[in-house]
Amino acid sequence: MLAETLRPCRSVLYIPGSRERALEKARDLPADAIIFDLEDAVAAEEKPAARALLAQVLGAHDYGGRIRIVRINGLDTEWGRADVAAFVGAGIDAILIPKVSSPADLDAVAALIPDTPLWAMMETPLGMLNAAAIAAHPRLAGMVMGTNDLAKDLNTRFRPDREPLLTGLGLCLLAAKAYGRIIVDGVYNAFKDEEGLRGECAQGRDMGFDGKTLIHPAQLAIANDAFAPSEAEIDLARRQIAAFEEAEAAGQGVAVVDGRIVENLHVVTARKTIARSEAIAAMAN
Ligand SMILES: CC(C)(COP(=O)(O)OP(=O)(O)OC[C@H]1O[C@@H](n2cnc3c(N)ncnc32)[C@H](O)[C@@H]1OP(=O)(O)O)[C@@H](O)C(=O)NCCC(=O)NCCSC(=O)C[C@H](O)C(=O)O
Ligand SMILES: [Mg+2]
Repeated sequence: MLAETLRPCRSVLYIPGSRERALEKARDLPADAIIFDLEDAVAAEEKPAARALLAQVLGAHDYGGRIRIVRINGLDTEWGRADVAAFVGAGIDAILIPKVSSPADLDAVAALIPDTPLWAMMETPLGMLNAAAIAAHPRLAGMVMGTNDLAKDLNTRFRPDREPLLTGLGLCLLAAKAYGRIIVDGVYNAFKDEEGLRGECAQGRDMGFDGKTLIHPAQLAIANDAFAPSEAEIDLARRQIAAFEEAEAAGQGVAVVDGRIVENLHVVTARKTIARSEAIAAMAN
């Protein structure tokens, strides 16, 4: 199955549901998607007020077409059920469930909120092992890597190359791609370190992630740039398509561009590159 969404998801910004000023500011920020967080970014004593604030803000503002995702607290907490109830029929784009370890975690939320697509935080060792079954869930639309929680549970050390996390990232990527789900990479905690973020975005893009979750507005431009097709990629895609069509017209199944073969499968990728760039350009208008 390859039903890949074309809605750009390069930059996915977390905003604590308790921060009124940040909620207001985000209406004008160049984020493709926003995760309105009720879970880890909100202190226990602030959770009911944050939930009420968020329900009111999302009822009043559509965020200009940005994908609106609410991260609830787990149903095993005292807040989870009320979080879901507050957004039934609210017209948000998705509910994001933390610490999903099996499809049963999705079933439990799906039963409480009909119609709204579900996204899963992939951040537990069991979630990594069950990634394929989670991705196959019929209500699942997207996966978000929770690399902080995963690193905690695995007792890894931070490394710029993220080697200790690569098995988990790869398992989730395989699962998401197999079932045509969106998948976005984890956050880069050092939000003032632009070079570090750029490196991690490049790694995530190379691996096949659709975008990156972010914690600060200063990170948006870097992610938007990293996960968009570059001018060189667009130019190559156009030339590959043209060369292949010319070869086909001459009765051949293979063309050569810049010394590399171009077959039908490369043209599929080239067309996706063009479609992505057009979808991004359309958002800017
Ligand atoms: C990290 C922060 C606490 C920094 O906040 P602050 O000190 O206020 O930053 P600035 O003064 O630089 O802010 C400048 C202006 O930008 C606005 N702002 C800040 N952050 C955001 C944001 N995330 N979204 C929108 N707007 C934001 C400020 O309001 C300032 O605006 P202005 O008043 O006009 O000047 C803070 O950035 C923050 O709280 N970030 C989000 C943290 C968060 O959500 N964490 C949870 C998600 S990460 C996670 O859980 C991943 C996963 O589960 C895992 O396991 O890995
Ligand atoms: Mg987490």
